[in-house]
Amino acid sequence: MEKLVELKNINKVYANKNVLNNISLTINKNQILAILGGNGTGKSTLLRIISGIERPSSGEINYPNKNIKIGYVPERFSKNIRFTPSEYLYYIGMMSGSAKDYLTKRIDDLLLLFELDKMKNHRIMELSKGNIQKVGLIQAILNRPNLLILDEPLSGLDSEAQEELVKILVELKQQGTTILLTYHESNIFESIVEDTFYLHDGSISETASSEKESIKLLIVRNVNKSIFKEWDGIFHVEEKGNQLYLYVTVKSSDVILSRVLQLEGSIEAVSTVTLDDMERML
Ligand SMILES: Nc1ncnc2c1ncn2[C@@H]1O[C@H](COP(=O)(O)OP(=O)(O)OP(=O)(O)O)[C@@H](O)[C@H]1O
Repeated sequence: MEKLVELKNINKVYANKNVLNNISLTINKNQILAILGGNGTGKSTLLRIISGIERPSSGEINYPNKNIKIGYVPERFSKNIRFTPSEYLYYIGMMSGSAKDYLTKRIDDLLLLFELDKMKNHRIMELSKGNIQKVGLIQAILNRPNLLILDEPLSGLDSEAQEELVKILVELKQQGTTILLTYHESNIFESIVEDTFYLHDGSISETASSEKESIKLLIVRNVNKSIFKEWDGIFHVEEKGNQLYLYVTVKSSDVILSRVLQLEGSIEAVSTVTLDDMERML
């Protein structure tokens, strides 16, 4: 498999807060990948680092193809742009060196595809949130990127536009684009995402696609919360009264349970939950 991006031991610290902690990750060509995690876990930060608009505090990021084109759609696209979508997209395209005729046609095609053709002479600042978000998407795919990065792209889109977006992403993938995105709740992306990375407490773990929905919730007692910091396979630990709620991967749950017993802890309950359940409970 051809490597597109390789992250090695990436750390990001904001004002003494360690947001990303030793992240190593390889993104291969022609995949649709998701990065999931609760609020404030550093998903946007990681996406900005991969897209090259933010630098890590330490660590290495390599792009084996030096001519890689990366399109990035931020969570909230700037809403105060005084240009019309056509003007704005034209400037963006010119800056990346596209030829004039090609660009004019490509912009018209994309405005039509996203049903923004009727809005093309309105200023971006006058458009609805969903339509502004679409302009953000178009600017990212304008020059046919090898890697398209989307930060919560569904926010602000109605269900029709969401379905349209999914179709477009599948098409882009078929044309060879790698797609990396993040989303919050369980949604239509689940049907197209091939691999998922989970961010938790600054670290990343990969759960096989078949397991991505299943997480074990272990409720234990008489063990100290701090011991779990070093253990593998744990997404989250929460203290509720004298109980600890451990959210763990299916694969590691047996090992974790037997270690808890060895430490003379007691097991109160074991159940299977989905990522959604976990996010709701946190
Ligand atoms: N420029 C910045 N300066 C200081 N702190 C920042 C900056 N950007 C992000 N942070 C902090 O880093 C942490 C991770 O933020 P980030 O936006 O990457 O998380 P997220 O997982 O995308 O969150 P959400 O799901 O809420 O969008 C948060 O605590 C945030 O406050």
